[in-house]
Order: sequence, then structure tokens, then C-alpha cells
Amino acid sequence: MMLVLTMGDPAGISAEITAKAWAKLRETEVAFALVGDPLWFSSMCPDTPIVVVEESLGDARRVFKNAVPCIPVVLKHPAQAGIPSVKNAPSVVESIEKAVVLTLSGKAQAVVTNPISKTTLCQAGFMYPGHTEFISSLCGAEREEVMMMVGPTLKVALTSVHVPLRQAIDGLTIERLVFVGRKTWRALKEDFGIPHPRLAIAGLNPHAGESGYMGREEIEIVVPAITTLRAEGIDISGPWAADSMFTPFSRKQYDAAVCLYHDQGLIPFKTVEMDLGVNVTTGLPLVRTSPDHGTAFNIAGHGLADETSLVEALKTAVEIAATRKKYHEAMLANSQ
Ligand SMILES: NC(=O)C1=CN([C@@H]2O[C@H](COP(=O)(O)OP(=O)(O)OC[C@H]3O[C@@H](n4cnc5c(N)ncnc54)[C@H](O)[C@@H]3O)[C@@H](O)[C@H]2O)C=CC1
Ligand SMILES: NCC(=O)COP(=O)(O)O
Repeated sequence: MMLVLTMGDPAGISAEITAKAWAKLRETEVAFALVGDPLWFSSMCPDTPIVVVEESLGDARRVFKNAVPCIPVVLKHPAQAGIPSVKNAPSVVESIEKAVVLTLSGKAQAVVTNPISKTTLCQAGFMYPGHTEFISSLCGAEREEVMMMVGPTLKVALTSVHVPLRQAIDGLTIERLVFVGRKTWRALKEDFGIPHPRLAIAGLNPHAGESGYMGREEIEIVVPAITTLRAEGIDISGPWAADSMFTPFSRKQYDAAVCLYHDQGLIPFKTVEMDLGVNVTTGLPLVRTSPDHGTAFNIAGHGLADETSLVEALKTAVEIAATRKKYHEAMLANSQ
């Protein structure tokens, strides 16, 4: 299996974690080709060999043992660790586009993304809040995507992602919760091989609204969504009081938590799973994962970056691609 790994923001820690991840994985079955600027990579990581390969990726597997295979995307401006440049935004975007094309065409089996700076890309006129929505659009699957954070003891699916909190609350509807519930349930079966997934949905207000005395969103939106999902055969509990649904005991009661806004899910997730956490985009025709952290400009170029989350993202991409393939083969066999 061959993965494609994007360049991310060249001023961040992506070259360093890529080199460290390669050193850990080069003797394993998890192989990747970097879609980025080979001169940039060599200047950031002079001790790690890199070799330009054909876009067919035919020789990438063989190369991977001895060097990082690279599909070139040239930077317009020399990258400086810790100082992002808007001038390099087009190459950052091109790296993502190329990785998606290689995966949709079947040359690679999944896209793994290195972190980008949303600020820098927005300054350059990028129209998307992040990889999740951009990749979904490149796949022709706009608004089909759901962001799921995945770790050893917690999976979290988000009802909304990079929007102001007021907008996230205004956007809560029965339809949106039903959509995210369905997508999450399906991803747990198809991508994670859980035959009978159990979902738990958070409440919005303190104590999940305390029977309507502390807010009515639970009664008017969350409970009707649960009723609809249960009628479809989806095992979902809630609304859970968000302050206690992430304790070790609570986490054993479900396979994924459906959270009603970004920080409701990501604060517990990063606190519990940070190093081993992986960001997975579900609901798309391709597999996409990413480390759960950002560009870490404050430590870029200092040799301090931890590659664990990227290694987990690469391994998770391989696992999901294999599980999804097996699931679809079984479905096909059953229908014949
Ligand atoms: N998937 C993606 O592309 C993501 C991109 N971002 C972007 O990253 C930029 C910076 O965001 P922040 O909120 O500062 O989050 P951040 O994750 O970049 O940094 C938060 C803190 O964690 C540390 N850190 C992060 N990754 C680390 C690693 N691998 N090893 C050691 N320390 C690490 C940083 O040094 C910093 O102290 C923003 O522009 C944001 O948009 C943030 C999250 C995900
Ligand atoms: N907070 C998660 C994050 O920023 C990742 O966003 P994306 O670039 O994966 O869409």
C-alpha cells in the first residue's frame, strides 16, 4: 500500500516530523511518498535522503527503504522555519491537490496531510476553512464530509468545525445532527470494522439542559435527532451532559461521541489522546488522515517536534483503507 503525504506549511514542523516518521516506518509496510519541494526538505532535514520518483509511484515502494520518495511541488519562495510566507501558499495548495488526484486515480491508497496554517492560506485568498472542506470539494463531495478525531480510547465526530461558536450554535438543527450521526455510524462500520457501533451524543447546555431549565436545544433538537436515528436502527444514547461524558468510565459506554461544536470535542480529545490522536475525514470517496496538531511554528527548526501523531496518522490511513476495502468486498460477496 502506498500513501501520499502532503508538504503542509513549509515554515512549520512538517519536514522534521516527515523525516522522523520515515526513520520509524522505513522497515515496515506503511510506505509514503512526500508531495513537496525536495530542496526545501533537504535544507530542513539534511541527514534524511530524498529521491524524486515518477507520478506513477511505481518505484516508490522500493525507494522507501533507503530514502523518502518525493513527487516534486516547487516552492516559489525559500522557506524559513517559524516564519510562514503567503508567497508559498499556492505550492501548499498544489501539494494537497496533487495528493488527492494521485489517490482518486488509484496510484496511492490514501492522502495523509501535514499541517497547514489556516491564517496564511486565508491571507492568500484560500476559500476553505481547512483540508477537510477543501479535499471534500476536490472529490466532488462537498458537504458530505465529517471530521472525526480518532485515538485509542476516544473517537469524536464534530457537528460543526471551523466556525465561530455563535454560528455553530445557530447551525444546530435536527437534520444536521441526523446527518452527522448517520455518517459517523457508517464510518465506524466501514472504516473501523465495528459491527454494532454505539454512538453517544452530547448536550449543548450545562447538565444537558436540566430538563429544559438550563436551555431547550436538547429537547427541541437533540432528542428528536436521537429519535430519528434510533428509528433507522442506529444505537445512539444521549443527550449526555458534556462535562461527564469523557471520563474513563463514560468513554467505555460508546464507540464515538458526537459533539455539537469544535471545542466540545477537541478539548477532551487533545487532553486525552494528543500524541496518539489522528484527524480522519469521513464520508469521502478517498481515505484522508492527518496528525491532530498544527504547524507548531514556535518550535519549527529547533529539532523538538514529536512525530508520533503523524506516524499514527500514516498507520491509521493504511488500516482504514484495508478495512474499507474488506467491508466493500464482503458487501459485494453478500449481494451475489
Ligand atoms: N490539520 C491541520 O492542518 C491543522 C492546522 N492547524 C494550524 O496550525 C496553526 C497553529 O495552531 P496552534 O493552535 O498553535 O496549534 P499547534 O498544534 O500548532 O501548537 C500548539 C502547541 O503544541 C505544540 N506542538 C504541536 N505539535 C507538536 C509536535 N508534533 N511536537 C511537539 N510539540 C507540538 C506547539 O509547539 C504549541 O506549543 C494554526 O494556523 C492552525 O490553523 C491546527 C490544527 C490542525
Ligand atoms: N482543529 C482541527 C483542524 O484544524 C484540522 O483541520 P483540517 O485542516 O483537517 O480541516
